Amino acid sequence: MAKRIDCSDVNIYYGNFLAVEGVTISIEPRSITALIGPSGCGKSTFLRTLNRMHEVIPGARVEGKVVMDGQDLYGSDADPVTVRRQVGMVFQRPNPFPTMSIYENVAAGLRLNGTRTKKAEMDELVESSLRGANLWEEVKDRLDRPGSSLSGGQQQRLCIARAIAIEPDVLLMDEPCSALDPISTLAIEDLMAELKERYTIVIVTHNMQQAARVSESTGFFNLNGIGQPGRLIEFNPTEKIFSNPDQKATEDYISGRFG
Ligand SMILES: Nc1ncnc2c1ncn2[C@@H]1O[C@H](COP(=O)(O)OP(=O)(O)OP(=O)(O)O)[C@@H](O)[C@H]1O
Repeated sequence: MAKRIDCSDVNIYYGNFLAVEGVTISIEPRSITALIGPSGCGKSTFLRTLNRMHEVIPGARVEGKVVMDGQDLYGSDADPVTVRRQVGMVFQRPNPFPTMSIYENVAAGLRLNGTRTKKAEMDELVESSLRGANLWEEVKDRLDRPGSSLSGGQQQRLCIARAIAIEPDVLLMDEPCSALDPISTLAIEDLMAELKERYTIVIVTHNMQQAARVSESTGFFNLNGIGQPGRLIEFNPTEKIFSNPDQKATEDYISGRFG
């Protein structure tokens, strides 16, 4: 549970295009790390390298090291499917399996994972995951309804329940609130604050107030121009990034002078 991730000199390509260059960063366990920066600077691309999702795109590849508690995620003995089990992901748009019931959506993670579980055990796991995602009270009487019958905010918490059901070590969140209203956003932020006790969380967000509210550390990505690779410009405690950043580019970005 809750492992640290150390990246050194990570370069990320789409075919010949170097999208992200030279990222070295240490992500601490049991904390929330926020990644911010202007559109196209490679935040989502970098996030997807942390669970080997980047390479599912034809021609995409990664150079450098990504090490999780000593385990090289790109080592010759690392299995991408196992890595994705250890490093769960929640996306921008809630993406429950629409025709599957609420119950089956949570169980799906476990079933896809090939875990054989008795009905009573599965009931317990589904309940504890839904409780963990602060959704149980709202859905306990309608577990057989389709996932798509829930509100957007509830669907996102359902996706979080599905992700935590398989007990990952790390949870990646790519703009998890950008499709949600302010109340649902606060519900997800409260949930993140609870989840960080048990997981390492990395969140990409365009919402700087959100980064300031939820995270302990913040990484600012930037790029020099179109066609140029994105780089990690500054990585520091969130409080420092938002009050006294080391780099002028960070200050310009957070004060809204560009980006
Ligand atoms: N599937 C892809 N194939 C080729 N290039 C891609 C692909 N996805 C992203 N890119 C390119 O990689 C660069 C980084 O994109 P990425 O989506 O990671 O940035 P981002 O910082 O997350 O942006 P945003 O904040 O707009 O989501 C961009 O130049 C983008 O056009």
